[in-house]
Amino acid sequence: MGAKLDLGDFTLGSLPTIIYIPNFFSDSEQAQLLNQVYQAPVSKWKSLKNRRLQNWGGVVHEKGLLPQELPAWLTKITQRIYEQTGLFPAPINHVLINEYLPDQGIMPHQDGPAYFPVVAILSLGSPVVMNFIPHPKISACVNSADDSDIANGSNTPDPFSVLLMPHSLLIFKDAAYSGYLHGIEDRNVHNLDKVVNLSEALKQEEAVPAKSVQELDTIQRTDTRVSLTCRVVLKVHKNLFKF
Ligand SMILES: O=C(O)CCC(=O)C(=O)O
Ligand SMILES: [Fe+2]
Repeated sequence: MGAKLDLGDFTLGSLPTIIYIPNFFSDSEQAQLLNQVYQAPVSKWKSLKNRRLQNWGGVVHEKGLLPQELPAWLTKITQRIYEQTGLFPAPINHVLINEYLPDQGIMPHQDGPAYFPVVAILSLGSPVVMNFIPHPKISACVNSADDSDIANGSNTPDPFSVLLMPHSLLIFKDAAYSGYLHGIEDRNVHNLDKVVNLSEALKQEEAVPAKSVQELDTIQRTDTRVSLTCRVVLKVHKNLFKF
């Protein structure tokens, strides 16, 4: 279980800080995870305008985590991510579960400052495209010594996208974490033109190639997608009253 993966085999595009691992978990593991997700009491779900979510691991505050132990069905998979990637400084202690209907998504955003800057996202159900958009403020910070670079756009990185197939694990960190916003469009058709992992993502798919991979320019979202966003909050508050 703890055999470490060679992550160099799974980096995408020119950014070494984004890693896509197809088939990280099996169909029966997916079924077990979905079973647990939907066994949670209705009160565990928080409904937002564009998705529903479950929060596991405790409450994240700006100053740290008010912890709650993760259930065993989650640590089984988060421990594997921790051991096989070797990218986290401590065992994963926080998991957000997002559920998206085919016309739902998540606005481009940057994850909060309380998290250690490595994110691992497990994808279940319908495939979606995640867009990475260079973060204007961050680019401005990086270039603050010479604003002319921003003005003429010479240093602006390109936006790109990643196709997230069921059973996959996506990891992003460092520049991909702090220099970009990430988001998922709230439309049931997703464009593939900026996708940097198309052949990797579709390699083991029997369902897709009625059209050849090269001809595919969009994917149709027909099903619900569930994702598990796994992270570490390093600052953990042991005692509520000292918070
Ligand atoms: O559902 C996903 O793949 C992304 C979720 C996300 O970005 C977040 O929870 O911060
Ligand atoms: Fe996020």
